[in-house]
Amino acid sequence: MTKAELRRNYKRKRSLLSEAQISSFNAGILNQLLQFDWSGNHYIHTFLPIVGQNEPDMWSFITNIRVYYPDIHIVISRSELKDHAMKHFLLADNVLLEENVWGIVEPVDGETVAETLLDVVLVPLLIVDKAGNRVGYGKGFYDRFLAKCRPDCKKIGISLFAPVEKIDDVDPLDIPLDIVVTPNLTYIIS
Ligand SMILES: Nc1nc2c(c(=O)[nH]1)N(C=O)[C@@H](CNc1ccc(C(=O)N[C@@H](CCC(=O)O)C(=O)O)cc1)CN2
Ligand SMILES: Nc1ncnc2c1ncn2[C@@H]1O[C@H](COP(=O)(O)OP(=O)(O)OP(=O)(O)O)[C@@H](O)[C@H]1O
Repeated sequence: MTKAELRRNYKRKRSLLSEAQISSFNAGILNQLLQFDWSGNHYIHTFLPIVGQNEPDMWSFITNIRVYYPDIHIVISRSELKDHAMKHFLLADNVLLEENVWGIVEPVDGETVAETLLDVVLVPLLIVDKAGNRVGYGKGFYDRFLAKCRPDCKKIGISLFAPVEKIDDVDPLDIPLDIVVTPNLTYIIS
């Protein structure tokens, strides 16, 4: 299937989930993420969820990392609407957060972090295929962002749904994920 078809289908699937399904998917994803040994990582980037779009809630993961790996820096972003770029900030205790036009909670300001410092990026998506190619909202924010990360930075997609067989129209600019975490299974792509 094409990205456009998958985007339409999976937006719909996601919008039809019940509160109970969303809670259970979130618990499954957290459980999968807590199986990883995160020690040795210094900077982990995460997205903050668009709750209205039923995106996976990363807050409990953030809380767990803060408790069990207090030396790891959590990094979050602001999105630039004009050029579809992202700017990254430390999620410090004193950082001011505000909701943007898409309902994404973003840092207002703070200590910036270069993409090359990131050891892990947790990537939001609508659906992914078995080769780790992703479909997002179609604006290319994450493709631009991941292109600036180090080649050894682990790109971990967080998906509510199991990967589809194949996305037919993968773009040369698309950056494949290394790992995909779903509520029941973790897929190691490379
Ligand atoms: N949590 C989260 N943060 C993220 C992303 C994401 O997918 N999830 N992005 C990933 O790239 C970037 C933001 N990308 C976005 C691109 C478009 C829309 C958007 O057009 N929203 C419309 C309607 C959505 C729809 O088409 O149904 C809106 O809210 O009006 C939202 C986010 C960066 N940060
Ligand atoms: N590194 C890049 N530099 C400039 N443009 C890019 C880059 N990567 C992707 N794009 C452009 O961004 C657009 C959207 O790409 P795509 O359909 O893959 O988005 P997506 O991955 O679904 O969305 P998102 O990353 O926002 O979640 C495409 O037109 C693509 O050419």
